[in-house]
Amino acid sequence: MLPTISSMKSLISPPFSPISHHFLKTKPFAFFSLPSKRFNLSNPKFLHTNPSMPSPTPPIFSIPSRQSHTETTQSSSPCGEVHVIVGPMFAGKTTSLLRRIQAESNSGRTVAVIKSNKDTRYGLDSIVTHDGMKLPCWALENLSSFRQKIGKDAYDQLDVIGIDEAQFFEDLYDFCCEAADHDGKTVIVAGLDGDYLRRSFGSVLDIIPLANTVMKLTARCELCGKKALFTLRKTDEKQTELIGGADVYMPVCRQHYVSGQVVIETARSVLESQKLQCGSCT
Ligand SMILES: Nc1ncnc2c1ncn2[C@@H]1O[C@H](COP(=O)(O)OP(=O)(O)O)[C@@H](O)[C@H]1O
Ligand SMILES: Cc1cn([C@H]2C[C@H](O)[C@@H](COP(=O)(O)O)O2)c(=O)[nH]c1=O
Ligand SMILES: [Zn+2]
Repeated sequence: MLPTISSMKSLISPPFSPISHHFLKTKPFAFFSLPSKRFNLSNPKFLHTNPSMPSPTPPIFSIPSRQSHTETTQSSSPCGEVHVIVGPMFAGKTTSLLRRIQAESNSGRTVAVIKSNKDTRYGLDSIVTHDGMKLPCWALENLSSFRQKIGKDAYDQLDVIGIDEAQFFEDLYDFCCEAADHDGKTVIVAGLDGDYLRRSFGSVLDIIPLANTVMKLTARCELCGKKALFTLRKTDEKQTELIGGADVYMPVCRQHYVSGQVVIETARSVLESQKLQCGSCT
């Protein structure tokens, strides 16, 4: 049985906070128009798809509309869409994804959001932006488990699937193909195009050929305030995947990426030579 609207409301906790004006500062290189409706998750119709799962986990929801559910489902085109949002950390990718999902939900489409379970920074039941906006989500190890996790019926009802932290999903390409080409879903993907060394990250760039739209967002360089295209890692760790926020990473412009890398490399070699000297002291 579906929960009542009032019980459904309590499943989304806490509600969306309003869009930060910082988001408005981020500028896409390739602009495409966003729906004009503002965030309003105050009255979502929450479809509780798996009663065995503890609330508030099963986040597939739609705002009530005049259409019946069947009509809503039928209105999705037989061929779906893929939209890709990339950029460095702090560029507003998650904010943009949540905004798109909210707009789709406001227009009566049934939506669900997935993030990688590798990112445990804010718990596993929500997607949270760097300035605190949040939305319930499915935290998964891989995308291929999604259909089975929400159940076939719930999957069939879905119109829109949001994916955050897409760089962590190895099966991103296959999932997007299947969901958009065969299942008629609109898939909105947000992720890092590059890692801290500006190498292609995960499979995010691989899905560009599948995309209807691609939007690269910029942040603000922490050192000079210009457009930040890259993410600088402030620590010594070298593994590609390292979960963290402003404690580990900062957004930088091209000039400060290059000089920042030089500073980090110099500091590293100084420390290493000091370690060696220390070892020879004993
Ligand atoms: N250097 C920074 N450190 C912490 N927060 C930042 C920094 N720069 C921007 N922000 C905040 O992060 C928000 C974007 O967050 P989010 O949408 O989670 O970005 P992304 O998903 O691209 O990492 C901005 O609107 C701003 O409030
Ligand atoms: C650059 C870079 C980032 N990561 C991690 C750090 C964060 O946990 C996520 C990115 O989150 P956001 O929503 O884009 O802010 O990715 C990493 O593992 N390796 C990197 O090189
Ligand atoms: Zn700069």
